[in-house]
Amino acid sequence: MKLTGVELIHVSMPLVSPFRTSFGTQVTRDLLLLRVVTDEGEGWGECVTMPDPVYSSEYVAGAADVLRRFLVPALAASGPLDASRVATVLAPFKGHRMAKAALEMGVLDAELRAEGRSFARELGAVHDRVPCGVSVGIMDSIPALLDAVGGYIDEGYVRIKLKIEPGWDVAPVRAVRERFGDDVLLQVDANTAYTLADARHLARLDPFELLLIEQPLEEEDILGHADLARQITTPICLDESITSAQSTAAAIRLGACEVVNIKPGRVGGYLESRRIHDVCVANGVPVWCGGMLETGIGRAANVALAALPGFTMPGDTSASDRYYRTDITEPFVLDAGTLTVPTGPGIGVLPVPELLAEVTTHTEWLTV
Ligand SMILES: CC(=O)N[C@@H](Cc1ccc2ccccc2c1)C(=O)O
Ligand SMILES: [Mg+2]
Repeated sequence: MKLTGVELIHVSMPLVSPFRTSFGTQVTRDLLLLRVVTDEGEGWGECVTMPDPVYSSEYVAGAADVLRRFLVPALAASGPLDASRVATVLAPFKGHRMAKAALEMGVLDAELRAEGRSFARELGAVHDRVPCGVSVGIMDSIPALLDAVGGYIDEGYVRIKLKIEPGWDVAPVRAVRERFGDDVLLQVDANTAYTLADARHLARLDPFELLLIEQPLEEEDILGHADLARQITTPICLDESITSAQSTAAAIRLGACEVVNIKPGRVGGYLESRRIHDVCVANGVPVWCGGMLETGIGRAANVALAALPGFTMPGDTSASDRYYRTDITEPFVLDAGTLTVPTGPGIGVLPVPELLAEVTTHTEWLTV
C-alpha cells in the first residue's frame, strides 16, 4: 500500500450543551479529521486535540503543523505503508501522541478496509456490544446536576461520571447518592485539579463508595498519586498520566493507580492502546475506554477497542447525541445501555459527505 496524500479536515461541531470541567467550559468541539489516501483506498483518522493545550500539551494547530512538517513527510518517505510500523517511523519525533494516533488510525483504517477486516477483529474484540457510561460536567447548581443525571439514567446509561473540582466535589456526590441511591455506578473525574495537600478533603468522598476517582493530581505526579492512594480508600484511576504501555507499567508498579482509563489519542494510537490493555490485564488492573468527545469516526474505533476482554468497566463511549445534535456519521444510538460494535471493514463507518461539509471550517491537502 502506497501513500498518495493526507487531507487535514478542520471540523467545528456545536455541543448540545456546554461541557464544563476543571480546565474550562466547551461549547463547541473543534477537531481535526484525517483522510488518508492510498493507492488501495482511503482511511479515516480522528485527532482528538482541543484548540487550546488545556487538557494536555497538544492542541489543534500544533497537531496540524507537526503532521504537515514532520509526520506525513516521514511516513511518505518510509516506503510501503504498514500500520504496525507507523509508530516506529514516527518515533524520531518526540511527543505529539494525538497527532501520531490520528495518522496511524487513518493508515490502519485504509489497510483494514482494503483487507475487508474490522477494527474489532484486528484489535481482538470479544464482545458484540459494550455497556456505556456518561461523563457529566460541572453544573451551575445541584438541582441542575440532578436533572442532568436523572435524564442520563432514564436514557439507560449504566454508569455516571461527575466532573469535580475544588468547591464542587463532596456536595454534588452526596446529592447524587441521596437522590439516586447507592446502587448507581458512580465515579468522579478531577482532570488534575487537586494536590496532595487535598488528601484529607478527598478522603471525604470515601463514604460514597465511588468506583474510582480519576486523575486527581497533575499528569507528572505519579508518586503523588501513590501517596494519595495510601490516604483515601476510593480507588485511583489515571487518565492524563497514562501515555504508553511503559508508563502504565510504572504507574501500576508504583501503586499510583488501581484502574486505567485508556484513550487511544492520548497514548499514540489503537495499537498502543491494545498494548496498555494487555499490561493492565496481566496486572489484574481493570480498564475502561475514555472519551474526547469524538465524532462518529473516533467513536466507532473506540467502541471496537472497548470490546476487548480487559475493558471490564463501562467507559465514556456515550451515544452521539450526548454531545451532538447531528453527528457526521450515522449516529451511535444507545440500546439498553449499550452501543453495538461496528462489524464493517476498517472502522466500519464513513462520514456522510453533506453532514461533514456542514461542519468543515477548512481543509488542507498534504501532498507527498
Ligand atoms: C468525556 C470526558 O470527560 N473526557 C475527558 C475530558 C474532556 C472534557 C471535555 C472535552 C471537550 C472537548 C474536547 C475534549 C474534552 C475532554 C476526560 O475523561 O478527562
Ligand atoms: Mg478524564
